[in-house]
Amino acid sequence: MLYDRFGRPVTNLRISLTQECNYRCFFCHREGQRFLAKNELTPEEIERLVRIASRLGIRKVKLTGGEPTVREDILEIVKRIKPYVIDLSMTTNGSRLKELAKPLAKAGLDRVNVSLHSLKPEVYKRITGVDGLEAVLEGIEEAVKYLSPVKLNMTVMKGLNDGEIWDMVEFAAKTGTILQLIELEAPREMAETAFFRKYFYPLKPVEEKLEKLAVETKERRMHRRKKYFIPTDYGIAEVEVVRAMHNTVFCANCTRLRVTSDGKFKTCLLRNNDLIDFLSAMRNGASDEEIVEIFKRAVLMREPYWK
Ligand SMILES: Nc1nc2c(ncn2[C@@H]2O[C@H](COP(=O)(O)OP(=O)(O)OP(=O)(O)O)[C@@H](O)[C@H]2O)c(=O)[nH]1
Ligand SMILES: C[S@@+](CC[C@H](N)C(=O)[O-])C[C@H]1O[C@@H](n2cnc3c(N)ncnc32)[C@H](O)[C@@H]1O
Ligand code: SF4
Ligand code: SF4
Repeated sequence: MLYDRFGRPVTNLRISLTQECNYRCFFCHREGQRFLAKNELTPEEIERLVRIASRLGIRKVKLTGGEPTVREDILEIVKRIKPYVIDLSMTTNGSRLKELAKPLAKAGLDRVNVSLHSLKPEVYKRITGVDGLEAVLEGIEEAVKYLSPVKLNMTVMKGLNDGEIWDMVEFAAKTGTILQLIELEAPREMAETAFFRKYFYPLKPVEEKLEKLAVETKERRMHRRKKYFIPTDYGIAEVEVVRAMHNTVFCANCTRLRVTSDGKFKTCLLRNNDLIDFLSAMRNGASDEEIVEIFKRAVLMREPYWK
């Protein structure tokens, strides 16, 4: 296993498959990819990367984007990388899950996170730019049949969906899903803007309330995120809180290396100037050993953002 200069093991890869998206969420951080890149990794290149990474102790891969399901070769990608990975998951806006949940599971996807920022059609549309709530709810219903667990990502924003947190907790219990409450995040310089201040909704008070209500609490290795088990009318809801902003504990326990859709390692969501190109080397005939060296260089560049 590889460790960075801060003693953090690198155990998972977060691969952005594309920058394309069929949604227009106004707050989207685009996984830190700042420039539009058309040049996408092919399924063969993704497989090769994951195979090499598995030799270095990577056992978990998260597929993200943009919207990963807009890639027409998404099933092939999943099929190719599953043999090297124990935990293969995807984060999706859910718009294509109704038709894809079963084939994705068959191809080897273990679990899925579905973004669901509101249960109200008009609020959902304001946040995502698309009148798509119904399709996503159908997608979630289908996903729970084939993938486990299904997590719901709710990015909480002041004045938009902050009044729906407890409805969402109940919805998670009712549907047998896990709720992830995500605090809005941005790099330092953006966090000072009027835009960010307008929508930032601190989740600390919510977390304190969850702590009081919980019948059980657990802590994850990654980011030391807390999970709360909350009794509801529909049974116990599992609620995880993702609070990255100014959180030194979160960064000290960051175990993932990112991969951009155009074939670069990215060491941190919020940093810029932290890209290391591996695709050019791959396309110029580099050996596996040479790719391993590039991988190791990227790991050594990793640094906690909040410290
Ligand atoms: N700053 C920061 N935010 C993260 C990181 N990982 C996840 N997040 C935030 O949490 C959101 C949801 O992440 P997901 O794509 O659902 O994946 P995850 O929750 O990290 O992974 P799993 O719980 O293992 O499925 C991301 O879009 C970010 O806003 C991270 O390493 N750093
Ligand atoms: C960038 S999206 C990519 C995957 C997919 N398109 C989706 O929306 O689920 C990954 C996750 O990041 C969340 N997200 C995007 N921008 C964010 C921000 N500024 N702060 C917190 N979470 C954000 C989204 O809500 C989503 O759950
Ligand atoms: S669906 Fe995902 S990638 Fe697309 S705009 Fe929304 S958060 Fe960003
Ligand atoms: S170092 Fe911190 S901000 Fe950067 S990716 Fe890891 S957890 Fe996120």
